[in-house]
Amino acid sequence: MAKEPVRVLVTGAAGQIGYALVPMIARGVMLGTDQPVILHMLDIPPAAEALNGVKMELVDAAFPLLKGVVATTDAVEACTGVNIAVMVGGFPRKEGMERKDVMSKNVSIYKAQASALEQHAAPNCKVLVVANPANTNALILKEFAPSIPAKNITCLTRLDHNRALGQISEKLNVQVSDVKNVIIWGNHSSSQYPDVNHATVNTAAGEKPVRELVKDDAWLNGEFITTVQQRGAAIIKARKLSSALSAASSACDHIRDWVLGTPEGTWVSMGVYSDGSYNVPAGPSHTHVSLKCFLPFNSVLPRPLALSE
Ligand SMILES: NC(=O)C1=CN([C@@H]2O[C@H](COP(=O)(O)OP(=O)(O)OC[C@H]3O[C@@H](n4cnc5c(N)ncnc54)[C@H](O)[C@@H]3O)[C@@H](O)[C@H]2O)C=CC1
Ligand SMILES: O=C([O-])CC(=O)C(=O)O
Repeated sequence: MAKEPVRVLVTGAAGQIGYALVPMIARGVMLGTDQPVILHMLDIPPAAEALNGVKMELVDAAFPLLKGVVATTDAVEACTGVNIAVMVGGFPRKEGMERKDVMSKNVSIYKAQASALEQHAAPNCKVLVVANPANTNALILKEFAPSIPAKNITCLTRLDHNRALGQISEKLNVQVSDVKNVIIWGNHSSSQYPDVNHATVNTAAGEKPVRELVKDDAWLNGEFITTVQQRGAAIIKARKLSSALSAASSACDHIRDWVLGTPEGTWVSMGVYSDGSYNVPAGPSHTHVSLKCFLPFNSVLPRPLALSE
């Protein structure tokens, strides 16, 4: 029997991540190639015409899994009945800025959209915040949508995780699919800590620790870390626009692994509200007033959650 369609919200859908992301969702990259979807796309009135253009292209692409498209500038209509919400809407930073520099513009968006989601999304809606500063926006959304379980509100650190896998694969000249179990600790910001201490590579002689194969602790403790921390800025410098295809792909990875699970023995990174696991203090710290107070909005996901969980 055919599966019931899952409703997936993408906010900021007329933007560059949205343009890369919606076709991936419609092709089954996010939820599987046997899972029909209905796309809900939200943007703001100045982008309404562009949003309608994206809707026209989705129709023109004739995706077999795509069972409907809602394209709207009304947050309530966009949020109604959604099972998955990918929150991309907001403003990207420009060259020379840190991600926290877009905080004043973007945080207010997440306050406003929290209540639309809380009141109109399907029960147990899973939320992924992509817009920067991602950890802070996720925390704001959690605070202003208290009836959504905290474990259902997450933010994207999977792009950093995938960047770390990519750097190791290039350094060792191995397939990226053979590298696993890096961890991203901390904010999705230049203060994050990409951790390879448990990471392994699948070799002809079995699984080997990354540190043993790289044999270059100076690189692993120095250039590797700064490259991952600064990769977003490097992309902005090169493209004059922030990363989009890798962000969209990582957002699909994040939701797919959350809903469908990771392969046995593999874990991935996602920003979650800390419950005290991994020796990270529970909840946001009240002793810091800087961005550090959001540090606990971070962790790794060692187990899948069912869509209904
Ligand atoms: N967490 C991560 O790993 C990454 C996060 N980002 C962040 O994602 C966000 C989006 O990036 P891009 O798509 O490149 O930006 P963009 O500017 O191309 O698109 C953003 C879209 O959001 C829309 N928007 C603005 N306010 C909105 C609101 N209140 N409701 C709904 N839509 C709204 C804009 O009209 C625009 O269409 C940025 O904040 C960027 O910094 C980008 C890359 C990676
Ligand atoms: O760096 C930025 O502003 C966009 C982003 O979050 C990333 O590429 O990781």
